[in-house]
Amino acid sequence: MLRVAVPNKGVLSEPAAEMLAESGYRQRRSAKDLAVYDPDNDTEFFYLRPRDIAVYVAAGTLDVGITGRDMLLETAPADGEGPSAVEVMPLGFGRSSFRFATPVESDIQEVEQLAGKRIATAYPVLLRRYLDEQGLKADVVKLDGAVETACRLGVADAVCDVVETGTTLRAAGLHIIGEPVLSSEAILVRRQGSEEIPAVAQLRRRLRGVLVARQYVMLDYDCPNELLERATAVTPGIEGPTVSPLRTPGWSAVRAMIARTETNRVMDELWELGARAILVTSIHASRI
Ligand SMILES: Nc1ncnc2c1ncn2[C@@H]1O[C@H](COP(=O)(O)OP(=O)(O)OP(=O)(O)O)[C@@H](O)[C@H]1O
Ligand SMILES: O=P(O)(O)OC[C@H]1O[C@H](OP(=O)(O)OP(=O)(O)O)[C@H](O)[C@@H]1O
Ligand SMILES: [Mg+2]
Repeated sequence: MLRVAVPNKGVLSEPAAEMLAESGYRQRRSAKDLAVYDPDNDTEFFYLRPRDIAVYVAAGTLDVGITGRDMLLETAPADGEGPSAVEVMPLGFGRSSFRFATPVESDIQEVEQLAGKRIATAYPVLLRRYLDEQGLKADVVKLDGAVETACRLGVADAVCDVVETGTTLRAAGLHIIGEPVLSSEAILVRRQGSEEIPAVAQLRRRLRGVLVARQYVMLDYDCPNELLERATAVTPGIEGPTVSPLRTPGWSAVRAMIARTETNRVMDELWELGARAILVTSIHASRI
């Protein structure tokens, strides 16, 4: 049986369950359920705090889990101090970055100026590691959440926190300084050194199938044969585009996958070239 950890709360919870459901796995009906068994796939899902997921997976209690990259790195034991979990694949949601911020009126405008200051964070391990790498000595103030308020309340001179849209920072009168400490997103994790069992390989293929279906669309168009070289260079597809003859002499039909974000640029380019009947359709599922 495969045992999978899924975030039970927070921003990663819903998209993680959605991606698993799209991958054909049964998910819990109520947010209060702690676990659910999917008999069709002989898989049990455990709903846990994202901060704890890598710990369970590292211990080998669960085969794989979904958590944030920042959470994995925060909970990873120091070198040689017990088993750890490793990233298997990024899942394309829950993107955020981990950044320094200071009050807009503060004198601290560069990371170097953080030396000797108090920095509040809910990710003390990540922050300490980064400060050490940069050779910066500063006091780390560990908080549980709502870190942005720490400066106003006088317990810190700066914060290091998760930023997505920046709305929370702005609302707290803070602004970003320096480069991102880390770029994070939801990831699949497994125990370091563990051999991949077939059920995990299948889960990975299914998740990748969902990612591809989300990131790509199917493009069809008709093209005069003399333009085929140039048109297929715009739409090279994965292995290569399908080209089939049309009943009208001198024309071919072309079919290729393209990145969803490129859709309109590619359609414009093909139209300019002389392609016609350009159609875009969604991909519902895939194995690539
Ligand atoms: N806008 C966002 N806000 C918070 N976390 C985000 C955001 N976008 C992505 N994440 C990711 O979600 C994970 C944090 O999850 P969550 O906020 O549920 O945990 P927590 O902050 O420890 O718990 P809680 O917020 O319930 O106290 C991290 O991996 C983080 O990078
Ligand atoms: O850049 P934004 O789009 O504003 O998102 C980032 C905010 O969201 C998270 O808070 P969360 O809701 O998880 O609360 P917490 O700080 O208590 O963890 C994070 O800690 C930031 O505060
Ligand atoms: Mg949070």
